[in-house]
Amino acid sequence: MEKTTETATVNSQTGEEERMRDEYQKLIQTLPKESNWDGGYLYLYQGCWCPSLSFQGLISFQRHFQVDDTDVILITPPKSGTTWLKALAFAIANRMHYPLSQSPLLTSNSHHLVPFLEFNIYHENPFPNLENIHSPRIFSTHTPYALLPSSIKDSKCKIVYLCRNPLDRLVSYWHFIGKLRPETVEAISLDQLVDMFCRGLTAHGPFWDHVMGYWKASQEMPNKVLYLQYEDMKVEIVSHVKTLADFMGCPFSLDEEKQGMVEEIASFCSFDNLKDLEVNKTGKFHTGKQNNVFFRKGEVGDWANYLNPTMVERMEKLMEEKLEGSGFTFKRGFIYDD
Ligand SMILES: Nc1ncnc2c1ncn2[C@@H]1O[C@H](COP(=O)(O)OS(=O)(=O)O)[C@@H](OP(=O)(O)O)[C@H]1O
Repeated sequence: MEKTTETATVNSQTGEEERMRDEYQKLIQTLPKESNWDGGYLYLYQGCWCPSLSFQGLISFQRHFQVDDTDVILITPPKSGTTWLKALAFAIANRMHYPLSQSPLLTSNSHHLVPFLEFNIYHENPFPNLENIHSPRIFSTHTPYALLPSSIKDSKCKIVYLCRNPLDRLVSYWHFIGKLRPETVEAISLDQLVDMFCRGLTAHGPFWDHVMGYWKASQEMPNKVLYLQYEDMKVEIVSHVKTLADFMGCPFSLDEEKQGMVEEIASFCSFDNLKDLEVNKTGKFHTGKQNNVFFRKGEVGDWANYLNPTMVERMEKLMEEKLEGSGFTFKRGFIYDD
């Protein structure tokens, strides 16, 4: 690009960025809001409770993201196994470029390698250049189906959705926010968090709209939306790695299967292996967040150690109502599962 053209483009983008920032500020003031655990707010935007941190990024993502038919978008409610799914998808898609012994996952957390569209990419720059990433490009988001840009819904790109039972997810979230809470903000009790959950007040929630939106999409378009559950992956990861690779358009060859590549990727991305990598023990995200906040226990059923029967009953009853007739059920761990 010639220097004058380049300068003109930069100036027009800066002008556009300023105009958009003004627009966000005006828009955000018109939205219903509730206090969030970090001292910020959740804003009710298009039926979704958006954290202040990702609001501007979400709108830029909705407006500007240009999808490719070969893209793979990993979508989760927070604390559902996103870190795991990102590692698996990255290892699967990049196995031709790096053997596992030289995998970038050894030196970078999977959130760094597969960034969030709203929290990272479009938060940092409303006009990111995503053209030079090799195919399949892998992105992630916590955005509910209803809010996805129509370009994603209408394209041939693939969506991999991963959810987790709401009880374990809530306990995981509670520990996570306990570690990240600014000192100036009062800690949220589990009781308060359960109450917020039942009022629909979870980031990118209501939670039931999130899981149901993608559940319906996966029922209507099984070739476009792969719907996974954390608990199933914990029980049997090898077949999930194969399913994921097939779905992403990078199936394992017979030779790779014979060489044990599927098992190797599954075990490389296991909780125990990733958690103990130096980068995940002591490394930090560029925002200063410690990578170790993404690894705690990685178990199914840990909720039973934290939630009392009243909390469980309240959440279960609500979820039953919300999921009724959908054909979808959660797996809650050994205690109540059949
Ligand atoms: N490799 C692997 N295998 C299984 N489980 C894993 C793995 N990596 C992270 N975890 C557990 O996932 C929980 C964190 O969820 P997310 O990665 O979705 O968090 S985030 O939304 O990206 O912040 C959190 O769950 P809890 O241990 O129950 O808190 C992590 O420990």
